[in-house]
Amino acid sequence: MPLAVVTASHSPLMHTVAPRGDAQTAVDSAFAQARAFAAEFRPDLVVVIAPDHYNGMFYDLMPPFCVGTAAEAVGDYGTAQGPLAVDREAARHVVREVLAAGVDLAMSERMVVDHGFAQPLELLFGGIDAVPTVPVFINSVAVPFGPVCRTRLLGEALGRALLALERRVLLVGSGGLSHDPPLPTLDGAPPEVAARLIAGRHPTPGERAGREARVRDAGLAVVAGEPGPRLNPAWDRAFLDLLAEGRLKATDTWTNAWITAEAGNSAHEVRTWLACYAALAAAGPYDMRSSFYRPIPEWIAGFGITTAEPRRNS
Ligand SMILES: O=C(O)CCC(=O)/C=C/C=C(\O)C(=O)O
Ligand SMILES: [Fe+2]
Repeated sequence: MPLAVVTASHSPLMHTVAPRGDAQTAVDSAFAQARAFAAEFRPDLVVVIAPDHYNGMFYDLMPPFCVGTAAEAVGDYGTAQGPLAVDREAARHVVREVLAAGVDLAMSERMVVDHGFAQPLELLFGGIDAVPTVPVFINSVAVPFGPVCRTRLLGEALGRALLALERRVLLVGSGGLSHDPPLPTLDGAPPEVAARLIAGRHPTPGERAGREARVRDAGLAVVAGEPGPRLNPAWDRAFLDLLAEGRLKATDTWTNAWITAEAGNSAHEVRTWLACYAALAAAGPYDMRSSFYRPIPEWIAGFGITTAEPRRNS
């Protein structure tokens, strides 16, 4: 049974900061195209691969990878709060098979997720609990990271595990591309920020509003004419080309320091895209069906959306 892929950037600023020109219309129409692709594929399982931004995963125990056998969204940046419709049996199958393939990953019976998971579920399917889901977390924010090839290998093992299910599985990758929004780092953090990064679960509504306001203000500053964090459209386009051409192994030589220097601290979120495409490649050659890209400084994001499916016999 087939696999298919949709990958999309997410942004906490998408619904609160208006970008210049026709960027919003262009993004809306690219999402409409991705929605139509997903609807036509008719998945009976959606595997969402996404990062977290210190809402569910903290430095008191930060896994590189984690599969949720049950999951709840915190409801940040205007996304819904509540349980995801996790397909528990499929999630447990994925954990067993990926571990058996030699790729270490954690499992959570109470995974907490944020807009990284919720935004694509809402934009593609209309809600966080609208489709049977297996949520897969890839740490893309909390340094240190393992080598990029581990993510590719995770994707390959995931793809093989999903093929064995003999279901119609849509992989959804969330995050990227080049971007560097305001996110605290543990190194050099003042004690109260460090405490939040280590175990900041259950913030008060005021604390959450403060965090969201800080990110929104960064976007509004760009709207007001300040330069904002650097995007790297050339890097983004090269990454999209690499995916389209199936040259996934080329990322094995990428160092984490190089990704950060070229594309920003949060560019590591492209690991979610790499995992999706590596999973799809486990089913054989594939074709990218659509590829949208815009640098959107007001959203502090090189914003991309792609769809892909196995190559059809001609
Ligand atoms: O202040 C915090 O701890 C959280 C800030 C935050 O959630 C930023 C998120 C940014 C993205 O998800 C992004 O641009 O990819
Ligand atoms: Fe993010």
